[in-house]
Amino acid sequence: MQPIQSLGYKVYFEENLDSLLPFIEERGYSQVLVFVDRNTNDHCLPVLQNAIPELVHYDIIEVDPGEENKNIDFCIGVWKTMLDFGADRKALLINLGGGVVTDMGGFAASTFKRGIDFIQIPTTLLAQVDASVGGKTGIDLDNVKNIIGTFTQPQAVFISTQFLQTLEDRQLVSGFAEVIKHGLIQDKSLYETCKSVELENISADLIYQSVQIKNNVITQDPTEKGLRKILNFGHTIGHAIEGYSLYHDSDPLLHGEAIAIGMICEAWLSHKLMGLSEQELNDITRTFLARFPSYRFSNEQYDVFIELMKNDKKNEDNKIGFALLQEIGNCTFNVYVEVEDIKYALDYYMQITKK
Ligand SMILES: NC(=O)c1ccc[n+]([C@@H]2O[C@H](COP(=O)([O-])OP(=O)(O)OC[C@H]3O[C@@H](n4cnc5c(N)ncnc54)[C@H](O)[C@@H]3O)[C@@H](O)[C@H]2O)c1
Ligand SMILES: O=C(O)C(=O)C[C@@H](O)[C@H](O)[C@H](O)COP(=O)(O)O
Ligand SMILES: [Zn+2]
Repeated sequence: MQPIQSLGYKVYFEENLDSLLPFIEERGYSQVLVFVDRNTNDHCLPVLQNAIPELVHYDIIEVDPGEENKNIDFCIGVWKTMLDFGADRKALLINLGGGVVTDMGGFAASTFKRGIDFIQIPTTLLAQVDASVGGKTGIDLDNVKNIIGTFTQPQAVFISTQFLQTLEDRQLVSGFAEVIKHGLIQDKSLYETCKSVELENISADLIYQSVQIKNNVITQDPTEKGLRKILNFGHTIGHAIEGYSLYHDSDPLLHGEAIAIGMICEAWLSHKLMGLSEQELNDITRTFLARFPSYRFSNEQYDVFIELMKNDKKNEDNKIGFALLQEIGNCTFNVYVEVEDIKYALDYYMQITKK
């Protein structure tokens, strides 16, 4: 598989990470630091070591896993550890993990000594198809998602499906939400393919196609002035529900699970406001409900959700911003929606998931 050319760096698709060692050696880094969470330390570092036994001189920075740790406290821990290891500006940070590690590691690297190089080695489906590419780095503040961050591109991304072998099924399904999203916003045939994919056998081809779609968007609009907002389909409502769940549920929703709910609600808004047909709305709803568990909430939570949506980065002039579908495969952005309609969209989700 040919590497995908992104914004000044390549996304390599290599089962054995063949280009990684030459890539590091050519650049003459003063030091290599590998950022992991506990699970990727246990499951993914051995895969990396096995693929590149020659890579022996590196230090490990480890954090606890989970979205609840994607915050400034853990980030301070990462910065302090980099200092303890004596990292200078020529150090390289390798982020080996899911989206939490690639987002927070990218942020830590982009701010440490005003920026050191970093490489993304995504180990979840979600991070392979989405989070590792495009240079959005960041952390959450309380329950507001990704509100502190930078646009900083990595030096390279290395994708190997080997890592997915140890990933839990629930995480695979969560990551698949972003693949379906890529189909919904730009590629109807990918969306149709998604309906029958067996996730335990997900192919590198499908991951490749998904990255191509994302890359095609971000290379046209690296810092989300316009078009890139379509990658946020499902996220205005999805992020609010994710942030809420993180603070209220003992087993919080995963990012992809929340975004799937957001996409159902925002498909309803697309039907009401943008001409998405009823038939396509029903199709989208069925597709998500076939794979994702229903989430229970009531209209008592609506105002909290709306308050969280008021922090969305797509908002302008105190209006809540959305990317919405005109049809499957065609998404538009800068749509500002009244609170009343957002509540109707949440009603729709409650109705269709009512037992
Ligand atoms: N920057 C972006 O463009 C972008 C895009 C999409 C999502 N995100 C962010 O990504 C995050 C979600 O990422 P995620 O779903 O990868 O979550 P995650 O990083 O929390 O990983 C999910 C879980 O899987 C474990 N894990 C990772 N790789 C494993 C492996 N190979 N085997 C076994 N366990 C493994 C992790 O330790 C964690 O417990 C969210 O914070 C979201 O906001 C960012
Ligand atoms: O890369 C993008 O742009 C995206 O919007 C991809 C999203 O899937 C991802 O969840 C991203 O982190 C959301 O960004 P945010 O700016 O809404 O925090
Ligand atoms: Zn997302």
